[in-house]
Amino acid sequence: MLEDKNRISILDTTLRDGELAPGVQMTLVQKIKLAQFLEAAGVDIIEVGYPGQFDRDLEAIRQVSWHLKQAVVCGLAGAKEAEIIKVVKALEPAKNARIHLYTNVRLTPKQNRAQVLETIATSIAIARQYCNDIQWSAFDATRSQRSFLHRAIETAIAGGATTINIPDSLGLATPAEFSHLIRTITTEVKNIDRAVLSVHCHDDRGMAVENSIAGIDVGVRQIECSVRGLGARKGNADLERVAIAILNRWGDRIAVNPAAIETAANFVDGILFKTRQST
Ligand SMILES: CC(C)C(=O)C(=O)O
Repeated sequence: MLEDKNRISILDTTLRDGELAPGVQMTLVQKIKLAQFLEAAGVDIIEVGYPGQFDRDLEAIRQVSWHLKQAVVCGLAGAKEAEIIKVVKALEPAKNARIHLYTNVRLTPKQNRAQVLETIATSIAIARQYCNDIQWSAFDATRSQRSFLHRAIETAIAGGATTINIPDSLGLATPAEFSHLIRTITTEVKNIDRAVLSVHCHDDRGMAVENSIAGIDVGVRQIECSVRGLGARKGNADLERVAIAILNRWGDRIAVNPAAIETAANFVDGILFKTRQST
């Protein structure tokens, strides 16, 4: 997707991971409006939901897809064919679509490594029949065994994943640990130059923004974040803080406009205020 190898894409997940924050539930109309604000702010990819887990997300992805003109609309699925097909159907009206798949790479001693690699390859092959823009996430990467993580990433890229996302799913890493993890991926995974490297950092220890930015020096070219840092447990990296940090340090390497992000953030503040008043 990226022409310029140095450009940093922003994926906003307020409408997917953000909705996992306690007490956050937007109406369909609010979701469409927020997606339009994010598109106007220059956000590259807008992740809208996980229809395999939440039925209502299918319609949210579909409606947002109808209303966006330029941003890539993204839907999450696990490895099961039924989940992938739900995302495919939801994304039908999208001008630019991405299927986001994930696999847990922190294996238990009983799990068969070859079988997990096979699952990764099969799920990507299914998704590739419908879409060329495939993101694969190595769920719980920071707690995985490194040699297996590297093989899983290599398998995903060989199968056709165009973006590889490395999450700190429980928000446990420090910036030094996280940047070491990313650097090792860039040196150990043979085909890594065929994919865009992305990060998705949770904020359980208050490090999500720092960890995301630390990745850029070692090859990260997509950062996942959310408005006001909304997300599961303590949330994700805050979109506005990430954008400002990148703009201050790397100038024009991102397309987002912080003033326009502020408009989106104020819109979300209004929704949160009303929700908290009524509960
Ligand atoms: C699916 C992935 C990106 C995720 O949400 C996480 O690891 O927290």
